[in-house]
Amino acid sequence: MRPGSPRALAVRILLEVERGGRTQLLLDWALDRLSWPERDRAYATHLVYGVLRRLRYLDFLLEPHLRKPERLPPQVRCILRLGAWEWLAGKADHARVSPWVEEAKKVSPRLAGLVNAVLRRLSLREAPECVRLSLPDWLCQAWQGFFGQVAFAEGFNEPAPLFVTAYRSVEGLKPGPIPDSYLWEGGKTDFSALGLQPQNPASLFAARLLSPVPGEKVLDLCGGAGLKAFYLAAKGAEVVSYDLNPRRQEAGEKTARKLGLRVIYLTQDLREPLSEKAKKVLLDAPCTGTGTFRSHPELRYRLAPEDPRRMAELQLKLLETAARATEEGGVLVYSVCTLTEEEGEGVARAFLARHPEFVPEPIACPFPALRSGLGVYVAPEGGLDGFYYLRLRKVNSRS
Ligand SMILES: C[S@@+](CC[C@H](N)C(=O)[O-])C[C@H]1O[C@@H](n2cnc3c(N)ncnc32)[C@H](O)[C@@H]1O
Repeated sequence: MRPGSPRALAVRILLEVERGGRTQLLLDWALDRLSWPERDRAYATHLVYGVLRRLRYLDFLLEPHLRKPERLPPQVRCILRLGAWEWLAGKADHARVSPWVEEAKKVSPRLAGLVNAVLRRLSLREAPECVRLSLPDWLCQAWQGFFGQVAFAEGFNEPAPLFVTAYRSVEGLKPGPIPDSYLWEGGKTDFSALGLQPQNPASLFAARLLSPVPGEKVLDLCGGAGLKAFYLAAKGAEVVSYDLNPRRQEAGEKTARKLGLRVIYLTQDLREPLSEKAKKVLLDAPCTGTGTFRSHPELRYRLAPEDPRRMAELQLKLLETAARATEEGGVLVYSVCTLTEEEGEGVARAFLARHPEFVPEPIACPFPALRSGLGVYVAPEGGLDGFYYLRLRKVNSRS
C-alpha cells in the first residue's frame, strides 16, 4: 500500500531501517515512485533523516516518560521519535502533536492517549556528549581520545547539501569549496545528461591529489562505479579502474558514456597482485564509512568496535597491491571516507614500517582538518564528508 502522507512514509521507512534497510536507498526508492510535490518530499526527508541522525538523543529525551519503551509496538516507538524530533526542531505543539496522535490512532488506537501525553510533556535534559551527538560510546570515546574532541560530529547531524562535480559548464550553479565542485539546489534529475555527477567535494579532492595530466596512465583501485575515475579521465588521464564488484562497474561504464568520458573497467580482487603498473595510483579503499554519517545516518548504530581494526587489515592488503603497482618515482594516494585512527594513521604507520621506499608527501588541504601530519583527516563541516588522505611517493624500489 502506498503511504498517503510524508508522516506515514517516514514511519514506514524508519521501521525498514530498523530491520536493516539503508536510509538513502529506501527513501530515494519510495520518493521516485510517488508523484509528490517538492514540499512533501522535503518534509519526509527532514523527518526520516532528522530522527536517524539524533536517534540516541531522542530516546534519551523520551525515556523519563515511558516505563517500558521496548514493549511498545515498533510503529508507536517510531511515531514518538518523530514527534520528539519535530519538538526538538522547534515545531509548535498545536501543529505537531495532533498529527502524530492521528498516526498513532491508525496503528494502535489504545496508545494514542499515551502518544499525546508524552509528546506534550517533553523537556530538555542534560545529556552526556556522546548521547547528545547520538554516537555509540565506543566510537565517541575513541574520537575524543584521538582528536581531543568530538564536537565536530555535530556536523553529521546537519542537513546534507548536494554537491555535484561539473564536467560541462552549467549556468547558474553556485561554486562549491574547490574547483569543479558546485552546489546543486534543485531536486533530483538526470545529472549525467547535464554533464554533472553528484559527489562530495571531499571525495573529489582525493582524485585531485593525484594531479592528473593529459595522456598519463592512472590506476584507480577500488574504483567502484568510478566517481574519482571520471574526474581523472576528464583531466585527460588514461584511467584503468579496478574493482571487485562488476555491478558497480557496469553502472560506472554507463555513466562514463553519458558524461562522454573514457574509463577502462577491469574486475579483480585487489588482494591479489595486479599485472600492470603506473606512475599514478589511487587506492580509495573500502572502509567503515564513519565520515559519511550525515548521508548514511543508520551506519553509526550498526558498526561494531572491532570493525575499524578488521577493515584496516583489508586496507593494508589492498595497499600492498597498490604499492607494487606504483612505478618508481610515482605517486600513490590512499583515501578512505572514515575518521578512525586504525583506518587512517594506523594503516599509514603499518604500511610505512614495511615500505621504506615510500615517503609521505605534504598535502595542501583546502578543507578544515581535524588532524594532520601523517596524512590529513578532513572535518565533516559545511556539508563535507569526513575523509582521510595520504599521499606517498615511491622513491626507490627494493627489488
Ligand atoms: C569506497 S568504495 C570506492 C568508491 C569509488 N572509488 C568512487 O569514488 O566511486 C570501495 C570499493 O572497494 C571495492 N572493494 C572492496 N573489496 C575489494 C577487493 N578485495 N578488491 C577490489 N575491490 C574491492 C568495493 O566494491 C567498493 O566499490
